[in-house]
Amino acid sequence: MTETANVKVRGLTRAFDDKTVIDGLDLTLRGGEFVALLGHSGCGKSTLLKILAGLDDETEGEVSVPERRSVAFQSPRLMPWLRVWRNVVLGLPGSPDRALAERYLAEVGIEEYAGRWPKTLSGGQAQRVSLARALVREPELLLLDEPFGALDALTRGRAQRLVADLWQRHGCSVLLVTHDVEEALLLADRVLVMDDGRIAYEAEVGLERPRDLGSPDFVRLRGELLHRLGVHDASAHPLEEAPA
Ligand SMILES: Nc1ncnc2c1ncn2[C@@H]1O[C@H](COP(=O)(O)OP(=O)(O)OP(=O)(O)O)[C@@H](O)[C@H]1O
Repeated sequence: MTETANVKVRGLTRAFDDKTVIDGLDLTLRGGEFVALLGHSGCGKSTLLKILAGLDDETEGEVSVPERRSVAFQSPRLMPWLRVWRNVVLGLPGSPDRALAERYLAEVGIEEYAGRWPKTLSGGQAQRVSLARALVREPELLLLDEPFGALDALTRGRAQRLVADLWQRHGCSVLLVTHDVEEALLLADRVLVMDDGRIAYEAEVGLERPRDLGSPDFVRLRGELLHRLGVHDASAHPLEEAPA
């Protein structure tokens, strides 16, 4: 784990046609820091993550990120024609190494699924494969875009605890995009709120782990963040768009 900044973004701007989505954004992540990013739907969170992942470079401004970085999305994006273990080591140099894949599948608790086809997995299992694929690169920076968004509540809780464990074991920095204020406060050292193309607000969490949703400090921080987000009716996923 490094103590120095491992992400440094200054004056980042990204526009699509005439619409400026990111507008002079500054962001710093310390080595080993877990940061959650909240913000209303369409405010540019995924766009920022893609830029940090190196998937979008049509930008202005300064972006400094470590070479070793991985990204996991809400949808696991597994290749259906490759067995689970081959998905884990896909894209790594050299010939596919099953023992290596199995080591990381064991880390996420599904070593026994190495030889299965992706279509035989549940959503939660597929998401674990996606995490194993991100971790096999031993990233210094792990970018997570709503990785638990499609999971049921129970699986989601397990996946959150798994990510907390993996983060503590690997010591990488994490940037987690989420719609869920409680998830952000359960996991992160610092919670950022994005608005108008920038980081509009940040809160240091400073609570001991594992965190207690009912503790007065947790409830206070949750209230502050919801207030910042302009959410007064605190439902489980307050930032998601209402169904049409
Ligand atoms: N490739 C693209 N071409 C044109 N517009 C885009 C493109 N990618 C993103 N946008 C626009 O940029 C804005 C921000 O999108 P982005 O997906 O980053 O938001 P978000 O905060 O991640 O939203 P959500 O929480 O709903 O996932 C949206 O208005 C979106 O339509």
